[in-house]
Parts: sequence; structure tokens; C-alpha cells
Amino acid sequence: MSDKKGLEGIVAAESRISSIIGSQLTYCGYEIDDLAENATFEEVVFLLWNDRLPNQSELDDFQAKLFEHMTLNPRVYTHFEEYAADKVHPMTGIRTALSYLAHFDPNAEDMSEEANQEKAIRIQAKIASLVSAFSRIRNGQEVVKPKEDLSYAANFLYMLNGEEPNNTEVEAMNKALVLHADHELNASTFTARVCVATLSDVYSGVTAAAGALKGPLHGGANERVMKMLSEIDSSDDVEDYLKEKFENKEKIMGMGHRVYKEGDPRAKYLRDMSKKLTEQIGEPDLYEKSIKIAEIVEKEKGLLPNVDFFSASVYHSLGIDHDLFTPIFAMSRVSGWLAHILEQYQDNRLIRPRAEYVGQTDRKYEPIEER
Ligand SMILES: CC(=O)SCCNC(=O)CCNC(=O)[C@H](O)C(C)(C)COP(=O)(O)OP(=O)(O)OC[C@H]1O[C@@H](n2cnc3c(N)ncnc32)[C@H](O)[C@@H]1OP(=O)(O)O
Ligand SMILES: O=C([O-])CC(=O)C(=O)O
Repeated sequence: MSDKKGLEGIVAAESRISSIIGSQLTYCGYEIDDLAENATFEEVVFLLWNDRLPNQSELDDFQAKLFEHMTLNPRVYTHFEEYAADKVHPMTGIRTALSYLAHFDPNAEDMSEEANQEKAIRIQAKIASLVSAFSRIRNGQEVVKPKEDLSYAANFLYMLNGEEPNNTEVEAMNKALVLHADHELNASTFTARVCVATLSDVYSGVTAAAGALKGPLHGGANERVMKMLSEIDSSDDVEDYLKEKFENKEKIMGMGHRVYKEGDPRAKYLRDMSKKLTEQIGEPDLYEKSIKIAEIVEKEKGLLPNVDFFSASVYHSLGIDHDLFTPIFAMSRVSGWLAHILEQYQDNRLIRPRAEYVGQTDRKYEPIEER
């Protein structure tokens, strides 16, 4: 059994959405490098859902639909006021809110392909509004409505901060969204597929997936990377800090990967963005500490940075609150979850593996007074 622990190396689905071979990641046959350098997030979402890039009129139409659905029912805001009063972690709030979105969808229980595609657009559009509204409401600020002429990445930053972002910020956010959009059968995507393979609805699938993404061994690592960087005063202190972590057998967040053993192809883009943006905000030390951590962990443990490692200093440089890092990951990855959910419905079979029983046997019920 031990060789299958964590289902390592087990192929559990056929998929046309993304592929990992060695350190090569592709979305629907396009290299991640090609997409990171050239594509908008909206094009990538269209690609993941349709297995092809859109032409200009399809893209215009897709962007218009996303914009149309970015508006939230005001009852969501009332909910968020309660979450703020309870000091709920944003990822907990977004997980609940993803489920709550179903309440306002007249076709929430319609399982037709057309209705499910419509749900995908609604969810992708609304999650950017959810994350930004959550943040503004807990800060006692007015919710900002999206602007029709802004891209998805720009609209998110605009709704979050209440002012239009500059080109560098939009470019960084767009690239981060493209890089996080899909990743084969990662834990949250697998969770989404397991959930909807019972023929449960799309909202259930994304809510379940958000729960899986929240964990520190998965999407929750980016917030912890920032915590680690904040705990280290300067790059001169990295060695001692890590020594203690290694002695306590603690994991170094943002390092290592189940599949990539020769390096995560997404990390270099985030590393380069981190270098540029931390310099721009006058905190180059954040990048220097990150590089030192990566060097020592590679030397001592043979582990390399994953997508979460440099994304932390990138989001910090964009002025984003640290506990919003994982919700931003969800905002991008929901596109992949939805692609996999739609794919799962197309050729569904219940996902139900077996467990090897290792518990006690031949026991007999004992009356309570005899226990
Ligand atoms: C978007 C994403 O989800 S990317 C991943 C985000 N998660 C993180 O960054 C958390 C830190 N990293 C990790 O915990 C792991 O590397 C994972 C979860 C990503 C992959 O884990 P697995 O493939 O299950 O490897 P596993 O946890 O079994 O580790 C194998 C060995 O490497 C060690 N190891 C793995 N990652 C780390 C790490 N980040 N720091 C220190 N040691 C590590 C383990 O302690 C273990 O050592 P042992 O054999 O002496 O017990
Ligand atoms: O694939 C994984 O296991 C984790 C990961 O990098 C991702 O979800 O992007």
C-alpha cells in the first residue's frame, strides 16, 4: 500500500485540459511559456473551456459576458458584513460564498450542458467580485463595481483598490492568473471531479475544490510563504531560520512538488516578477530572502520552488493583503476547476476507489457498562 499513499503516480482520469511531462506544462497543447508571454487570462479561460483559442469576436463576446455577470446580489454584501464581524479568514469566506452564489442562479439545478456552461461564466465572473468585495467590506469601504472597458485582471485590481491599476500591475496580475489557471489533477481539481462525478451540481464542485485549495500543502502555501518572509529580518538571517525549521522537521512553504522534481516551469516567471516588483516598491530584501531560502532548501533537501513560492512576494508588491493570496489563487484556478467539471460531466463515471482495511477484526459489541 505505502507506494500508493497519496495516490502518487496514479493516473485517475483522462483529460484534454492540461498536461505535465517532466517540467513541461501545457494547456490544451499550448506551452505555458507561450501563454504566459502572450495570452490574456480571458483567452486562457476560453481555451480551457473550449479546447481552442477564441477569435476576436468570440473573445469580445466572452469578455462582455464576464463583465455582465460580475455584479453580485446585494445579499452577498450583507453576508460579508457578518463574516467581517466574525473575522472569518477570506478563504473560508470565499468557500462559503461560492456555495451561496447558487442561491441566486435560477438555473442552479439545471444539469443541461448549456446551463452548466452558463454557470461556469457566472462563477468565473463573480469570484473576482467576491474576493474584492470581501476585502472592501471588512475594511469598511464601499464596494466598487467593475468597469466594462477593463480586462479581468485590471477589473479585479480596480474593484479591490478603488483606483485603476497601472500597466505593470495589470501585466503582473494577468500573468499570475494565466500561470495558476490549471494544473492537471492537482488536489483541488481532483476534489472538484470527485464531487461532480456523483452528478452533483457545478456550485458543489467549485465549493469542494475551494476547500481543498485552502490547505497549506496546496494553495494555502502562498500565504504561509509570506508569513515566513515576514519572520526573517534579513537575508543574513535565512540560514539560522531554516536550520531551526529543518531541526524541527518543519516543511518550508512554497518548496517541493509532488510531480515536478526538476523544477516548476511557472516559478521562473513569478521569480522574475518578484525581482522587478520588490525593487519597484523599495523592498528588494524580500526577493533576496526568497532567493537565499530557495538556494539553501535546494542544497539541503534537493527541493525547488513551486508556483506558490515567488507568488507571495509578487502579490505583496501589488499591495495585496496576505490573507487574500489564496483567494486570488482560487480566482484563477476556478477556471481549471470549471473546465474539469465540464469535462467530467461529458463522460462521467462515479469516482469511488477502494481502501485497504488495516483496522481490527472480529470484534463483538460490548454493552456500555462493560466498556
Ligand atoms: C499549488 C501547489 O499546491 S504547489 C505545493 C504547495 N505546497 C507547499 O509549498 C507546501 C510545502 N511542500 C510540501 O509540503 C510538499 O513538497 C508537497 C505537499 C508539495 C509535495 O509533497 P509530497 O510529494 O507528498 O512529498 P512528501 O510530503 O511526501 O515529502 C517527501 C520528503 O520531502 C520532504 N519535503 C517535501 N517538501 C518539503 C518542504 N517543503 N520542506 C521540507 N521538507 C520537505 C518531506 O518532509 C519528506 O521527507 P522524508 O522522506 O524525510 O519524510
Ligand atoms: O499540481 C499540484 O499538485 C499542485 C500545483 O502545483 C497546482 O495545483 O498548481
